[in-house]
Amino acid sequence: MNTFYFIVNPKAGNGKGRAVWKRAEQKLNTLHIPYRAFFTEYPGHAIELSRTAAGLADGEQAVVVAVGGDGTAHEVLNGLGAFATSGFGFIPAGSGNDFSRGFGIPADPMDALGLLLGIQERNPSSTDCGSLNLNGKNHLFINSAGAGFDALVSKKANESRLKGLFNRLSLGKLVYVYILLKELASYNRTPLQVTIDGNVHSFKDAWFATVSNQPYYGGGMIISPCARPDDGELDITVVHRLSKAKLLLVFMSVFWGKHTSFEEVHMFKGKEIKIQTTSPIHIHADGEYIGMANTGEIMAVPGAAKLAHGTPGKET
Ligand SMILES: Nc1ncnc2c1ncn2[C@@H]1O[C@H](COP(=O)(O)OP(=O)(O)OP(=O)(O)O)[C@@H](O)[C@H]1O
Repeated sequence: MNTFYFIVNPKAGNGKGRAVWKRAEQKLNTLHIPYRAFFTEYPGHAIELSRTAAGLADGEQAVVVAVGGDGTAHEVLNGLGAFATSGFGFIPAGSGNDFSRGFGIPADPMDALGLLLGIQERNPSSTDCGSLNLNGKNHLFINSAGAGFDALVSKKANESRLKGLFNRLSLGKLVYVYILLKELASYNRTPLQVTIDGNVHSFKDAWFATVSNQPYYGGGMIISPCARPDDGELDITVVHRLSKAKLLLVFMSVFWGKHTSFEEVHMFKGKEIKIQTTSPIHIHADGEYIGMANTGEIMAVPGAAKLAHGTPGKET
């Protein structure tokens, strides 16, 4: 039987993390399932806690479960590291929850826990991740990484006090829309070069470049409709040249994945991606702000994580 280690972000989803954990704890106790729980106390803490959990599990089949949003999943993934022996589980309790959406994990937290417990005797399935190297530091991502306007929107949304207010009104996803509209007026497009498996693509005035492992980002937008987390490749979306008014039109169409038919939207697939700009631009990984840089190097890492929910890849 697997041993479960839960890494709970009580602040995720404006307190939903704590509430979800209370229900999960009750269910685990009722079913007499052995587990240990750790609570994050600050940003980045889930990286340390998941390493601690994986260390404690030495020799046993462990499942380290992130309870929170995409940021918590991102931190646990990075704590476990590429090719970790521990399984990686997720109970959604955030505002965006693109990870559960893209990986077939139930949106209802108790259903996600039920699925995790129900398949505990099975081997976890493997899934691809991306690895972003920025200024010499590697960041694994499971959903997407991006450079430019979308990274700025992630940063501002995470910093915004309005995120809490929108969450309280169960409108958490709309914070990205609000920030996008607000930042659009002052954002300047930049020249951007993307090199994909040795092929160079230059854009004179790019809004952003996003590299996706699965279709969803920003709380349900289908940015990369053809991305598959088990195909060994990453999908690249570059949006350039659009006027601000047309960007809004394209933005609305992303919710249906229809933006790909606009000539200013370019889609590529590849394994090794280099994004270069003349002046530093904002970078995110899984919606977590990483910093500013002129160059970001990204690689597909096939089978990097072992998904304890058993979806979507091959058995390990
Ligand atoms: N105890 C804590 N206090 C404050 N921030 C925390 C704490 N623990 C973790 N964090 C930070 O909270 C941030 C948000 O977490 P997370 O992304 O999981 O939730 P969310 O933003 O509500 O969901 P989503 O990313 O799905 O929209 C992360 O950047 C994480 O580092």
